[in-house]
Amino acid sequence: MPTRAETNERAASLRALFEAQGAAVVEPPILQPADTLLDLYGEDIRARAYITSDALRGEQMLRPDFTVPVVQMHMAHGAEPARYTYAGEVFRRQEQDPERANEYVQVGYEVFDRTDPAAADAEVFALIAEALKGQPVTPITGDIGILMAAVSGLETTDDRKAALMRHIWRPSRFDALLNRFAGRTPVPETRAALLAGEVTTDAPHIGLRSGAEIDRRIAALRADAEAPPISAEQVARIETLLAVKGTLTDALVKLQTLAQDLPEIAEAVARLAARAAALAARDIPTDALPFAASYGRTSMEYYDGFVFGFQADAHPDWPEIATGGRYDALTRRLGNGAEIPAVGGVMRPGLMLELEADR
Ligand SMILES: N[C@@H](Cc1c[nH]c[nH+]1)C(=O)O
Repeated sequence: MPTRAETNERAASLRALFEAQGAAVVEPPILQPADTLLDLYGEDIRARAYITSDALRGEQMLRPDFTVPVVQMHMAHGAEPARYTYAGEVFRRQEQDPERANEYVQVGYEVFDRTDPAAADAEVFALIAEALKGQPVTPITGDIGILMAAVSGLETTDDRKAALMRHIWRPSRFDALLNRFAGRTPVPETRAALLAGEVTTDAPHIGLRSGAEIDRRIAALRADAEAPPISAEQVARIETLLAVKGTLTDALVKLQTLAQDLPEIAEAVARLAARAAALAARDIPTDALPFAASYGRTSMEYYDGFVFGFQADAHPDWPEIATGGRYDALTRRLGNGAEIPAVGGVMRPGLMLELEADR
């Protein structure tokens, strides 16, 4: 294990690399407001944040990442375009694997630039790939925007689309919902009874939900039961899409073909094509770069476009050495009416040093 000093030293030299690209150094506080910011992260990180409270400031969390505070800071007073870099600890509780660090150093780079999003995606990826050059790691890329476009293009009720959209981040829940909406799995017995009116809700009220909430939920379930199933053809297209995997070059061809039957993904696929060209322009061999349409579904829920990661070849059980992605919608949520396309990524100097010590 590298010492803290060694890790910090590597972090400083990686941050210097990003500074040399014109990024401004930022140092968001370790304590962040939990109540307003925590829901931007998604279920996994929410469950793993260290939360504490303060009589004056209310709920506070130890920062689980830098992206959210950096976006907040940029949207409050950043001039654009802007590039930022940072190095410091993030904190996430580990519930399953005690071997995984609950506190570790990240070095990151974030780009807020509306001129050419594809070029910005490629810039972030290429800089991180360059910083990892020579390390035994393999990249993987994906695109959450294509999935989102496919879901929002489904011919079904808005409630069903919203439910699928929420569960993009929980692949097995997503599959179960899709099967249910397609009428491929039977409605659970208890729900069938509820819908048939066989269960009354005049039992003593002991739960957290109010009576009105329960009634609303039952009405929503009834409306859902009356909606026609999503067609087998549409479900098959989503499944074909999710299974797309291969080199970026090959995956792009498959997705372009699929877009002929699924016009709603055409724009997102065109963005992928532009990104592939921008990556090639930065000397990334796209005919060898892995792409998987389902990659990125278990990471930060603020991603809505390009996603990428680098995995240590000899340690498939380790967390990724570097990860990142595009988060345009997050800037809107924190922007008070403003928004700007944004993308970034982080590296883990501690894991990089461990990898080097391996050899
Ligand atoms: N903040 C993300 C990484 C990232 C930076 N910029 C975009 N994504 C994480 O901690 O996983």
